[in-house]
Amino acid sequence: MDFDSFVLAASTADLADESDAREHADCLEFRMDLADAPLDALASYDGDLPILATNRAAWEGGEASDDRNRLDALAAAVEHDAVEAVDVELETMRSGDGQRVVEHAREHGADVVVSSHDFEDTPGMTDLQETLREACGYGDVGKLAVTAQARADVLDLLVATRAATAEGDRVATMAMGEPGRHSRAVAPLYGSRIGYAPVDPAEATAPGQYDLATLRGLVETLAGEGNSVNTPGR
Ligand SMILES: O=C1C[C@@](O)(C(=O)O)C[C@@H](O)[C@@H]1O
Repeated sequence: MDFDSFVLAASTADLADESDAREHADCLEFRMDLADAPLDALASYDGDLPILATNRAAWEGGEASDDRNRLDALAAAVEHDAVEAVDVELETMRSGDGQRVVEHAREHGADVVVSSHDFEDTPGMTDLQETLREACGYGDVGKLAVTAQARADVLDLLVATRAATAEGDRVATMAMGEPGRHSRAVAPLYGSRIGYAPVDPAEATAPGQYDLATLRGLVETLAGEGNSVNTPGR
């Protein structure tokens, strides 16, 4: 997947959403942990959008409870041509368990997004920067989703996003929750490479998400015509 510029992912548990997502999304984030038979769905997928496969652990806010099965399914997912990227939690990389998924992804030409979530609040600047740096050390993109308690929490996240990008790291950042909502539209201007949005707002996969068409419109409007979304500092 081309993470050199902003990628808008339509988050879904249902690959049949592809036809509705196609107009605005660059890829589908397939939340395997929220789907009934995810590997069967991948086997019969014939959509145009490439897939970023996520099988989120219950201990990281998802619904996949057995870690071994979860990682087996993720490794099997990258064998499908449509799966061009895979999401592995930073914690899974730290424990060593994620290495086999990453190696399998590499063998099949899939990129790796290493993600970390804070469902309580927004850590301080040093923490934000260290987490992003560590995640980038493991994968092609280091992703950090925090929770904003106040709108101003987003300021630190943007500074960390901009700093990582200026150092040459590829990051994806967002602040969950209502006060952090605007981060989803603004962070891409400071280098964030991935935005997540549901096709249908009733099916949001995180608090504070905009629907797909709205996020696409906001990001493009804020970037301004003729400007690349990922030219931080312009
Ligand atoms: O990790 C992320 C980011 C996210 O939590 C969000 O805040 O948009 C949504 C999830 O589907 C995705 O896996």
